[in-house]
Amino acid sequence: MLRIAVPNKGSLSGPAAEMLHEAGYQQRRESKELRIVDPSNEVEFFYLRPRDIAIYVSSGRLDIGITGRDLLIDSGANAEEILPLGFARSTFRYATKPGTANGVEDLNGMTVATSYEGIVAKHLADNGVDASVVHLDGAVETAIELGVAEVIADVVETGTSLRNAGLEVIGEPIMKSEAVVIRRTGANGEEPKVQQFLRRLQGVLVARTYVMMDYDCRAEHLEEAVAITPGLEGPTVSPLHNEGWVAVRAMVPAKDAQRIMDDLYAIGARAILTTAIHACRL
Ligand SMILES: Nc1ncnc2c1ncn2[C@@H]1O[C@H](COP(=O)(O)OP(=O)(O)OP(=O)(O)O)[C@@H](O)[C@H]1O
Ligand SMILES: O=P(O)(O)OC[C@H]1O[C@H](OP(=O)(O)OP(=O)(O)O)[C@H](O)[C@@H]1O
Ligand SMILES: [Mg+2]
Repeated sequence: MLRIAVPNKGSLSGPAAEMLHEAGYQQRRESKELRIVDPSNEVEFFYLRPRDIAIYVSSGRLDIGITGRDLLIDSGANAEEILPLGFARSTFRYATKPGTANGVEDLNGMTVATSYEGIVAKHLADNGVDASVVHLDGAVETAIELGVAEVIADVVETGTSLRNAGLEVIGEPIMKSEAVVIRRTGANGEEPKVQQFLRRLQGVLVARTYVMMDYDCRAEHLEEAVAITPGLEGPTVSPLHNEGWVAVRAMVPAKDAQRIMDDLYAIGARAILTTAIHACRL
């Protein structure tokens, strides 16, 4: 039975459960459940605090976990990222009151408040900056107003929390994060159950980012059309009853679908249709 750690709370938990559900796994029915078995898929899910997931996975007691890249790195645990999942995207940045500093190089002698001490201490040290770090559990933006620190380092998504606190980011992002699948560093990556789990999640990612496109075009325009819709391994081309015409079918990135339809129309393709992909195994 594959043992998988899933976030039980916070920004990661809803989208992680949704992705697992789309991948065909049973998920818990209510938020107090801390562990469920999905016997038909031979998987056991453990609902844990996102911050603790890398620690459980590095211990080897759980095979795989879903957490944030920033949380993985901050933990310093002996675990590695094996698949980015494209949700819970954020940047991790320093912020101050305007006029305090312009970048990490100006932070000598200052105090930085953060919930991610591991990332911040390393970043300061890598930049040769001598600053103190104070750990806070959350709502870090308020630390400056209340005099606990001159600088904060925190997750920034829309920037609304910073704006509301009258703060502005300084310097380059310390890191970019998103939800990731992790395993113990050096664990056997060929394990068939692990591979099957990853293939299912990759299938969800593809189904979310691609659509299927079908169209008819004149045979003499086929090469141009194939250049516009190369598909993954090459499009499927079938003869039409109408001589001189072919039907083409290829997967295309969903975000480009309208532009691709315009381009196909411009070379004479007609009856251009897109349909959603519900599930996929590449
Ligand atoms: N707007 C956001 N706020 C917080 N974390 C975010 C946001 N967007 C993405 N994330 C990611 O979610 C993870 C943090 O999850 P975690 O559950 O620890 O904090 P949280 O979502 O702020 O919940 P909590 O209310 O418990 O603090 C990190 O990987 C972080 O990068
Ligand atoms: O850039 P934004 O879109 O505003 O998002 C970032 C904010 O969201 C998170 O806070 P959360 O609401 O989870 O509270 P917390 O600080 O207590 O973790 C994070 O810690 C930032 O404060
Ligand atoms: Mg938070």
